Amino acid sequence: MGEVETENTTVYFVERSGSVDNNMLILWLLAVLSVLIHWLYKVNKDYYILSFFARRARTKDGRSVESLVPTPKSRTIFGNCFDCIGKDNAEVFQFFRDQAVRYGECYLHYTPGKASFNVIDAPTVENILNHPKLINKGFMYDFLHPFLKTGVLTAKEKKWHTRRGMLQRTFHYNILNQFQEIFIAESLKFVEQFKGKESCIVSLRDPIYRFTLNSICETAMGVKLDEMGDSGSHYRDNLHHIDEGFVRRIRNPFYWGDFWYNLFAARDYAAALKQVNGFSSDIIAKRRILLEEELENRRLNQSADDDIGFTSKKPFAMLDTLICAEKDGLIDHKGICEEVDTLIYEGYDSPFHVIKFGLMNMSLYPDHQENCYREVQELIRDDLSNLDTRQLNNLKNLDCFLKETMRLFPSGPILARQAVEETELANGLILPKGSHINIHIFDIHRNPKHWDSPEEFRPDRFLTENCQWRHPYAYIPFSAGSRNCLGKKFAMQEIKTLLVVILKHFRIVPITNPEPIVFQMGIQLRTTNTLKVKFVRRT
Ligand code: HEM
Repeated sequence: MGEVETENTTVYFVERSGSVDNNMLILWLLAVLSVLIHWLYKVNKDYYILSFFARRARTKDGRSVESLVPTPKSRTIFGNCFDCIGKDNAEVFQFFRDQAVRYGECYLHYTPGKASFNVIDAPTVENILNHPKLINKGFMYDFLHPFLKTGVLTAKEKKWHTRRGMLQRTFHYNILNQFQEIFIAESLKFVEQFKGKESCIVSLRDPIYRFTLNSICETAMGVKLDEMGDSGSHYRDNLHHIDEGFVRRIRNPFYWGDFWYNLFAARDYAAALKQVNGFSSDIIAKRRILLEEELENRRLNQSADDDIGFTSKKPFAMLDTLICAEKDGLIDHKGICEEVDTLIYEGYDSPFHVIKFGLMNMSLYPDHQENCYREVQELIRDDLSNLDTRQLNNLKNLDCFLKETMRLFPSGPILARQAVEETELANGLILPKGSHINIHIFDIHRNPKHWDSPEEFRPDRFLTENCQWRHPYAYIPFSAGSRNCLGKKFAMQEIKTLLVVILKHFRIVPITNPEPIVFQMGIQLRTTNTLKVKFVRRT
């Protein structure tokens, strides 16, 4: 910069070279910006950039995705990443319900780094659950790893295949038959709690949870919980805490990655996880000792044509199959822990919801309750001596009643799968690698396309003559395809046995002024309020 003095003023001048530099800089910036915009424009066709580079879905015939699948408007410019931020569990549940009602068959969301395809329509669900490329569970099941590790429920591909094959044997018809004695004993224990009372208000929570946990531990694990002090009730409390942590993670994309979750949230659940995993380890240790004793006894008392196997009279537990497989080198101790955690968790929580909503519906629909009761009185002796699996199968009214209960209140409201590679669906949608798929069972079961007056409780929908024209995937409380529920028969046998015993002792009536049910987002179908009914002793 220079300076020239005139009579009254001083004139400053700027060297031309500096001005040239600044202009060049602006030109450079403009060029970089236009290249960037061009690049973003090109990349944006493949990626939803603001949704943290989620790869976009496309269609087989090249038409726009929106013309095939609705893509709902999001709350922020970041795709649907923050649609659920600030909502509580009940609001998140309602959010997905509203989307299902609005978009009918399916819709596409963009969540951090991935497309998320949501399905409410039976034919598309059939396609997904039988798709060879969609065997793996959705990424949210990874949030269960600190609890279940990679047992059969959360395992991927090869490991899942091996474990599924191993466990399938433990659910054999012969083994289930042997459990009937235990289910009856636990059901009688359930009604014994109300001994001496003509009527009483029953919370549809703790007594049922006690029943399901005792039943799974004694049948599948071969261990009586009554002999393990308070650890069962601690398990129940801690499991609920872990469930809250799971939902906290789902709701907040900030916690989807392990790094931030481990840094800020994981410690809140560490103690609960330690107790829950310790509980299953104690069960395994106890069973190892019991099994050795039992095998020794059988060897000593064995007659010539007896077999020390599953055909012996005394029931073997499912856990025994795993311990025997360990001896053959097919699974190690860590693997047994994974499967025991998985089976206890599934066997404890899923049947709980069916019993809870089943008893609620018994109270709300006295005519249907009466139909079930009449049938039970007709087919099952009062001393329960013929309450076996064959006779349970003859209880058609109870069967329809429970199916309708599971239609309206499926234990698992949403299932999820993940595309391990680019996957084309039958409707022409191409999902990129890593896409997430949510199967909204709760809404499929209430989809008016498949169900007449879907909100009405009508067990006769499940009479054989009324099922013929229904799409088989319109009703999937146990999921379907290769990863369907392993414990379906076990659960129905257990639930029916308990309901038969309760019906024989009590009439179930509603409490006065019940609160409306508010559902919550969770691994299972939770309600914010604890439901209650009244038991009135039958004379
Ligand atoms: C009425 C009660 C039950 C219902 C409604 C139910 C429902 C389901 C559903 C929907 C799935 C699929 C989960 C998914 O794809 O994410 C599933 C899987 C599974 N269930 Fe159940 N379940 C019940 C009881 C049980 C019981 C009592 C056991 C064990 C004793 C059990 C063991 C399993 C296992 C091991 C899987 C994983 C299967 C796999 O991924 O290959 N379930 N269950």
